[in-house]
Amino acid sequence: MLPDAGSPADRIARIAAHLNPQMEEGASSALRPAACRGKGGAPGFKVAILGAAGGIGQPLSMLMKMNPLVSVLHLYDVVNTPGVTADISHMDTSTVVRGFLGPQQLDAALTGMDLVIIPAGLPRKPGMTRDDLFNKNAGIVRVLCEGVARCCPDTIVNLISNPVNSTVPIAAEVFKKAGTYNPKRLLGVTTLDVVRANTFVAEVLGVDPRDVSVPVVGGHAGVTILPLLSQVTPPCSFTLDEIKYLTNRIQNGGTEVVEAKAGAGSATLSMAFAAAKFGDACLRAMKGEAGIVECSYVASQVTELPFFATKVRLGRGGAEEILPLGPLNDFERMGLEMAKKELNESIQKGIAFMNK
Ligand SMILES: NC(=O)C1=CN([C@@H]2O[C@H](COP(=O)(O)OP(=O)(O)OC[C@H]3O[C@@H](n4cnc5c(N)ncnc54)[C@H](O)[C@@H]3O)[C@@H](O)[C@H]2O)C=CC1
Ligand SMILES: O=C([O-])CC(=O)C(=O)O
Repeated sequence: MLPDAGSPADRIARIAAHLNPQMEEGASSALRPAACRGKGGAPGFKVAILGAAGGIGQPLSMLMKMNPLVSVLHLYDVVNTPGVTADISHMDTSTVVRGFLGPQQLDAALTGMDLVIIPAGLPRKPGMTRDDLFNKNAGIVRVLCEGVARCCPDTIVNLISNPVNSTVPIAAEVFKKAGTYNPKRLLGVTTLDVVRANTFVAEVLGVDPRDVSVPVVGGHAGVTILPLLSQVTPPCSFTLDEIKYLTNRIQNGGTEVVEAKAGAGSATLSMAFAAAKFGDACLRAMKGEAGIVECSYVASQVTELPFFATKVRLGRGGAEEILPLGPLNDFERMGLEMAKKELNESIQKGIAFMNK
């Protein structure tokens, strides 16, 4: 229902401000888009993207605007969301898009959200490790997750910001402190490792990457990225040279892009693709679709470490079941030991950040 108090111009301004806070000031046309008769938006999920104006955030926002399961899309960043929101809102899909700018609008961006996707934070430059991003990104993730705990404690969080191996433990500590922690609802996004593994394996096998599925376990940095090439479907075998080449390429896929971009950032387009794929899997599972299994970095008892990426079965409440590693060959067992050592340090660093 349209509010009926005040002049038509007042009504239009109020509705416009509600639909898109950035429209409140500076919108010049007499009839603002939000004053049109339909409320817009089919039934569906409410999704927020935090860091929506960034290299990942922009194409991810576009892809989520194209997802028919998303009825409302909130785009939050500390810069440039009015422009990104205006641009994406012109796409003729049913999703209603609203923009939110700066910390004063964080709570409004988060209230009522079913899924919050977080690609906020600094990307790497050549010569940096993901861990070199810790000092900047730990604080950003902390503040954003405090907002989640305050405004949408039951939401499912897809965390992309690096170093994922540490930011997921940071987010868990934030939620524990706030008394809202549900480990099933906090998912570190490692889908890009799977996307890359499928692509590189398909290249070696000479098949369509869409027909290949490679489990990638462990974490999301260097040796913690552990592709299980013995468990590829459809079943296939590799020579030792192929295994070494593929493992190295998958573990260093991020660095390959960082170096190719030569200072202009890290993977953004393939990451947006991967995040949209993972977000869609979460939404389908939240809607009740059965049998959805994706790799994700989550609270886990598969190893002695408190967080580990494996296949997880997604459901209405997030990561409903953490699936076991399955049989590993000698090469993978060796890789697992190396992965666990580095991963443990990154997890402890994240936890220590929140408890100092
Ligand atoms: N999990 C994964 O597989 C991957 C993770 N990443 C990580 O994703 C993050 C983002 O990468 P890009 O989009 O390329 O970086 P970018 O610099 O292009 O965009 C980051 C965005 O975050 C925003 N931001 C900064 N502080 C914020 C805050 N407090 N609240 C909200 N937004 C804030 C910036 O304004 C910017 O628009 C990086 O940490 C990167 O390392 C990148 C690729 C793959
Ligand atoms: O390598 C980076 O810094 C970004 C990232 O996580 C990836 O592309 O896998």
